[in-house]
Formats: sequence, C-alpha cells, structure tokens
Amino acid sequence: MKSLRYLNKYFLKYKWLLLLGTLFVVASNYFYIKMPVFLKDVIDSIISGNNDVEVIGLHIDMETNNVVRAALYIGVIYLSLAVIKGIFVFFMRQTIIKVSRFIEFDLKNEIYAHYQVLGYKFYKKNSTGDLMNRIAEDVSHVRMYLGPGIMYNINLVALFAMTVYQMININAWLTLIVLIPLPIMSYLIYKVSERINAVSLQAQKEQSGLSTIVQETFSGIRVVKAYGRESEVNERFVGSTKKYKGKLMKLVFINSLFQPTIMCLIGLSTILAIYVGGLFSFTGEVSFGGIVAFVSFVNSLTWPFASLGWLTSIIQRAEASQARINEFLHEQPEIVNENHREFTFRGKIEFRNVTFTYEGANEPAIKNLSFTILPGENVAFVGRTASGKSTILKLLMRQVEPQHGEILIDDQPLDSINLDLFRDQTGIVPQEVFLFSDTIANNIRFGTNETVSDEEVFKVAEYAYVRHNIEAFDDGFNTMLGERGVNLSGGQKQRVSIARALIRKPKLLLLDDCLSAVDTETEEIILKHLKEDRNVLNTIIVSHRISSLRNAQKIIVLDNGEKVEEGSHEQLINAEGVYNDMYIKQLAEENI
Ligand SMILES: Nc1ncnc2c1ncn2[C@@H]1O[C@H](COP(=O)(O)OP(=O)(O)OP(=O)(O)O)[C@@H](O)[C@H]1O
Repeated sequence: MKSLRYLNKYFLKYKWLLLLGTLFVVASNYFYIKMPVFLKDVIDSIISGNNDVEVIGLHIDMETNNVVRAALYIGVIYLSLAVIKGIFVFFMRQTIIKVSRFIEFDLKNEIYAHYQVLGYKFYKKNSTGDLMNRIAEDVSHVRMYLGPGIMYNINLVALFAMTVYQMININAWLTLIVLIPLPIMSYLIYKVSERINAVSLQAQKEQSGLSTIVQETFSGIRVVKAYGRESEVNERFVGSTKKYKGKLMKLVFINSLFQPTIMCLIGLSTILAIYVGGLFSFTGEVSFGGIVAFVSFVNSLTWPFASLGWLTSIIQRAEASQARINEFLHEQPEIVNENHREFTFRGKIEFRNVTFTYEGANEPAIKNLSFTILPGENVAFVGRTASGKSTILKLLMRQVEPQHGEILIDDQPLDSINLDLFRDQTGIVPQEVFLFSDTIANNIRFGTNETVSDEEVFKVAEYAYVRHNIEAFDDGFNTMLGERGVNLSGGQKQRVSIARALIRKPKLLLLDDCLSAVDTETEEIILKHLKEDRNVLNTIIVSHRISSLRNAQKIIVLDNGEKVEEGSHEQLINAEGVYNDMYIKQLAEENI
C-alpha cells in the first residue's frame, strides 16, 4: 500500500465528493437491508395473525384492508425500497466513479507534464513503449482501484456492518454459522483471481507474439516469397497459435471450476440458514420470517464477499502500477533552470577547454575544445561523421553538461543564465526532422508559443524556400501530414523544419546538418535568405557539405572531437590541410 499513498493528495482534493459518495453508499445499503427486514415483518405478522405490520414508520392494517389491497400495499412498499436503493446506487456511482475518472485525468496530466521536464538522459534510458505503458496501462490499473476498488470496499464495509447488525438482531448464533462459508469463498476467489491474472498475462504475451509474427510476415512478404520460406513461416505461426490456444484452454478450465465452486459455497450458506434456522424455529428462537430474511441476507452478502478476492487482486495490481508510475514521477531532471532573471542574448558564445563524454562511452565526444563566436558572426562546424558536431549544439543548448571546461554566453557561464529565456531566443533545426500528424501550417506554428498570423507563416515558408511546394498541394498550408495525410520528401521536410525554427524569430539559429537532403541551388537560396534575416544575430551551421558553409565567417574543422583547423573558407583552402582535402574530394564527387 506504500506506493498508493501517493494518491492521498488527490483524495484530499476530492474529499467532499468522496464523502458524499460514502453517504450515498450507506443510504443505498440502508434501504437494501430494509427489504428483507420488511419481508420478515410481513411474513411474521401474517403467520402470527397480527394484523398490523410496521415498516419504516408505515403501518399496514390488514384488518381494514382486504387481502388484495394489503398485498398491493406490500408490493408497492417493497418496490419503493428497491427504487430508493437504486437511486442512491446511481448517485453513489455518479460521485465515486466520477472521482476516479477525475483522478485518472489529473494523474495522466501530472505524468505527462513531468515527462516534459525530464531531460535527455531519461529518454535515453527508457523506451517510448515503457513511457506510454505507464501513462496508459498503469494509470488504468490505478483507476480500477480508485473507482470500483474503493466503491466496492466502502460498500462491503457498510453492507456487512448493517446486515450483520440486522442478522444478530434476529439471532446471533445463526449469524455466526451462516457466515462461516463466506470468508472461505473470499479466499478461494482471491486465489483463483490471482491464477486467472497470471494466465491472462501469459495469454496476452502469446497473443502479442502472434501479432508480431503476422505483422513481420506481411510487411516482409516479398522477402518471404523471394526466398521461398512460406512453409517455415507457416510453421512458426502454427507453433505460436498452439501455445496461445494452450493458455486459453487453461483459462477456460479455471473459469469453469470457478463458477460452480462459488455457487456451492453460496448454496451451503443458504442451506445452513434454512436448516439451522429451521432447528432454531422449533425452540422459537427464530421466526419463520426470520429464516426468509436470513436467506435474503446471505444472498445480499454473496456478491460483496465474492468481490473481496477480486478487489484484493485489483489493489495489488494498482499497487504495482503506482510503484512504476512513482518511479518516473520521482525522477528528477538532471538540468534545472535556477535563474529566472531577465536575459537578452547579445550574440557572444565561448567554449573554454570543454571536454564531454557520454554516459557509458569509453572516449570523450568532445576533447578540450575552445572557440569564440562574436556577435553577428556566422560560424560553421565541419568534420567527418561522428566527429562531435551535433554534440557541440547539445552542449550549447545545455541538453548535456561538460565534465570539464566552461561554456560562456555573453561572458556569463551557461549554467548561470536563465536557460528558458536563452532557449526561447534560439531556433534549432535538428538533424532528424520530426513533423506531427497535423497540417503544415500547424507544424510551422509549433515553433512558437505566440499566436502568429497566416502571413507570418507564409513568410517564413518563403524564407525556407518551401512556400511554392506547399502551395502546390490542393489544401496548401492546410494539407495534413503523416498517417492521415500526405508525405513530404526529405528535402521538403527539412525546409518545413527550418520554417518552424524561423517563426520563433530566433536571435541564435542552429542548423544541424539540416540541408543534407536539398540540392545545392536550393541550399544557396535558403542560406541567402537566412543571411538577410534581421532578427538572427548568429547562425551556427553544422554540416558535412562544404557548399553549406563556405560563406560562414568562421569555419571550425573537427576530427574525433578535437578542433584541428579554424578560419575562413579561403584561409582554410590556403592552409591545404584537412578542410582543403575535404573540399577537393567533394568537388571531384560533384563533377562525376
Ligand atoms: N546519446 C549518445 N550516447 C552515447 N554516445 C553518443 C551519443 N550521441 C552521440 N554519441 C557519440 O558521440 C560521438 C559524436 O557524435 P555526434 O553526433 O556529435 O557526431 P556528428 O559529428 O554530429 O556526427 P554526424 O555527422 O554523423 O551527425 C560519436 O562517436 C557518437 O557515437
């Protein structure tokens, strides 16, 4: 129950609604219990010849009313008790189940918001599937505890207390004898629920294995056919269905045993009520109506007791799920913005002897790197693949922190400035473009929190040289992307991603190899537009392609995480070093 304590804050939030729900539970059970009591009174009055029956303050005088009228009265009262009970059950569900849905909503939002603040390390450690599972599956297990779990528990306590009180009023010994089978039934149901859960889980696993085989086979059907492996694939499928069938058969067997066992135990309680009640009636300790009421009480206690085992397994599952949720909720972001002062980026960036090694890596990705970028300067990083170019941008955005050295922004240490404001003034176009299944316009608008006019969206698309492509679609900027819409080419996606960064009106623009899929002519147009952008103070370009960066005022050449050359295009060509070699090679490739 330790991990479920986390939910106490939510119980406190909805305390009044929960309290009201509890009152409804008590009220519904009060009227439910009155039904057998009323029946007992009626039967005993008729048998004893007492013509005055009283129930909840109402008198039915059998003498003045004829039999038909009296029966009608009795029927109406009995029915009214059932209806009133039903109304309270309705309100009970409307309060307690609603609270469970409110908490489910709050909890999902809390987890989702927490996911947003967690950093790069967290996402590296945990798979997307796991993240999704905890916010969906685990929260729904917790919801089962919050809703049905709590409601049936309160109901059980209220009903048990009221019923036993009424039963003891009739006969204490008979109560004790009749109740003996019920805890046995609860224990059995608990054990069976546990077994059912375990086997269901195994069946679910087999089923997902089966789905994977089907999905893989049909997505790779060409390969299967080309290599003539149809019969092997078929055998694999049959083997997997056999296993799945085996689990299902087990489940059917357990379920088949379950129902008759419960019926037996209920039957035993009923027989005890009638047999022992009958014996007691000879000595006058229990009336005939009392026996009828007992049979009714036993029946009313059956479901709550039967559900006790089920409830225990719900609580256990919720406990395990909440523990998994808490594990993520207690996770702290490794980088926290502690400075909330104003910050306006003026354009100076400095790396001083920066060294950074990724967790689990043997070698540093960046080694003792120093450089300075002055306000208004456009700088490029070039180097072979895995030379550490993208890592520099991650360090600059403080997504990761160096183990040695210092990063200064406008002469202040990066970890002392307001990171949120610095990031707000930066536009980054990542190497891997991600577009949402939404309209193109909304994908561009995603870049900013501010509301921007259509004209601004068109303008940045023009700057990224993608407006004419977008307008060629029937729905223009309202064209849907992704599963429900069209797919853009690699180069178009990159340009939409640039438009998304530009809509932020960034002072610092970071382009991480984001022009790799566009031809050199288009690239030149985009770079020319970016140069004309008045908002941008500095542009940092990371690229393999010399054509993307030769106009940069400063080019830094990296090799294996180290700076090997620095200078303008001309200076580096004249130096006849690594850069010059790359340039010659790329020129040769272009001419082929
Ligand atoms: N998340 C990570 N965890 C561990 N190592 C990483 C991680 N990201 C990058 N690296 C390693 O750091 C080194 C530098 O990677 P980086 O992505 O900065 O190179 P790059 O120059 O941008 O490469 P490319 O041009 O191929 O994009 C590589 O050896 C890479 O394997």
